[in-house]
Amino acid sequence: EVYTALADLEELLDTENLLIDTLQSYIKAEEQKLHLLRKYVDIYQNQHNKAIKDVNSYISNPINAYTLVKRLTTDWNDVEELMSTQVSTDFLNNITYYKETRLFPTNEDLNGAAVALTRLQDTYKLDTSSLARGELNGVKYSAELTAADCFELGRQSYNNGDYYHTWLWMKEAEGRLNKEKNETISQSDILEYLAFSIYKQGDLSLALDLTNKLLEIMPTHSRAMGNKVYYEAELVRLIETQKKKGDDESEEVELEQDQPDHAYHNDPYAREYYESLCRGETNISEEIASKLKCRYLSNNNPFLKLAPFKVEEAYLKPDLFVFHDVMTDAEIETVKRLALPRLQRATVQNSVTGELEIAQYRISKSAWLKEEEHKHIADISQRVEDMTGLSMKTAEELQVVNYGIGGHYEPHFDFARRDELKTAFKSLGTGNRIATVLFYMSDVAQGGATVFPMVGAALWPKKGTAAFWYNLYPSGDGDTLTRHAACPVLAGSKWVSNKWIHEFEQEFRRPCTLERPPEHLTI
Ligand SMILES: O=C(O)CCC(=O)C(=O)O
Ligand SMILES: [Fe+2]
Repeated sequence: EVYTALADLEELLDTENLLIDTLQSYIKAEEQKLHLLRKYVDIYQNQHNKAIKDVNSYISNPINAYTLVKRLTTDWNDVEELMSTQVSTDFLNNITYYKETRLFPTNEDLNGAAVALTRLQDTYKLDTSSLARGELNGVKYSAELTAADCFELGRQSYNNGDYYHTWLWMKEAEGRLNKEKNETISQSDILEYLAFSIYKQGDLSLALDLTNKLLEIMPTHSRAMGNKVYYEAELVRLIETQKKKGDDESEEVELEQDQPDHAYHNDPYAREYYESLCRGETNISEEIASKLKCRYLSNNNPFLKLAPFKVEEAYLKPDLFVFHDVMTDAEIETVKRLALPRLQRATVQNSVTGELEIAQYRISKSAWLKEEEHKHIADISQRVEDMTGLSMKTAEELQVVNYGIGGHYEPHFDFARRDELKTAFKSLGTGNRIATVLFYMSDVAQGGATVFPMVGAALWPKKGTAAFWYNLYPSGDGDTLTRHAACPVLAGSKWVSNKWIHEFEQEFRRPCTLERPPEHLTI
């Protein structure tokens, strides 16, 4: 599929260009054919007009008699032949060839791109109308969506069983349709989806109203007729059960306790909290912020004394560091160039089977680069060693990641939990992932933060910087507070690369101690 990385989407524009050229040529060929047929019909019409002016004198002339017969035999055969030539065949063959040899999106891509849009809509609280106007958080990026575009988004949501977004997008389609001079979709199609999605959300009477509206436009719409009967019967049943219930417990009024709006702020596992971090709404506490420092780091390395690293503390417990200017533009270009042809849909490890599989909660494409491939890759590895003081002997290769539309990676740990350790990293034989260095290789126009919901920290991508943290306690226990996520990319192409450092070989660099996490945080 192509929607999972922006880098692949670029190639779709080349595909589209070929299709446009083919369609232009096909139209020209059809026009030539029609032009020729028009010539024939003009000649026929001309001759015919002459003939019927004086039928007798026309056919009594042997030359006319001959040409009449000829027109209706050989000449007419030519016309028929021309009419039956399939101008489109060659062009369709070309298109089939492109489909086999070029990058082409599939229905899965269409669905993925639609789901991505609805994910962005939810995470960043974007209202449907602004999105349809091509606006993201008040910035106008693209052309407006037509009623048919909105309808398709609704239809995709419907196919995914997501009736909430079906309703939103079908309402938008209806609104857009009312303003369209050249209507791109029919109102009856929209009404059918509106009725069904609101029924699924439990509003029977509105579903019935909408179905009646549909039947006003199309009185013989058979599905609508069937649904009307069903909704009416359901409504009667509902009213009766409510009446019965009302008689039974007339005095008992149950008040549902509303969850206060801010409840999720106390719950680091709540999706709403994660999303608020992605929106940049929640900040770390003043108390912690006041303790964070910036400093120059040389790790006692004489070379680094001249050009020490600029390190910023982004959080304490767990320590999150941001290193500035640790990847050059030239290195970034090399990394992207080498990775581009090898990008594959990122996988996640199934914690039960240990198998790698694709998942909706991780949408990106990635590739692995070896130090031997290019001096720049080896330089990056050496730099990670200098930055962290940890050995690269057991580190994984550089993982390069590109995110697509709405691309994200939901909250996860980089280390393997105790029960996963049996399968994860086993083949590497280098122990668990002790630390992560995450290089940001692009700025991201909107969205795409790396957030840590357990502690409320958010890191915003900046080209050339890198985040660093320990995933494990010195005892080897995983640090649950390092749970983190890549927020959906709202605008722009996000490139990062991961260097995962492993436990073995670090014995003298980060000696193992008895410091263990508090009991409630061990996993
Ligand atoms: O892209 C990011 O911001 C984080 C990526 C990440 O956490 C990962 O690849 O494990
Ligand atoms: Fe991660």
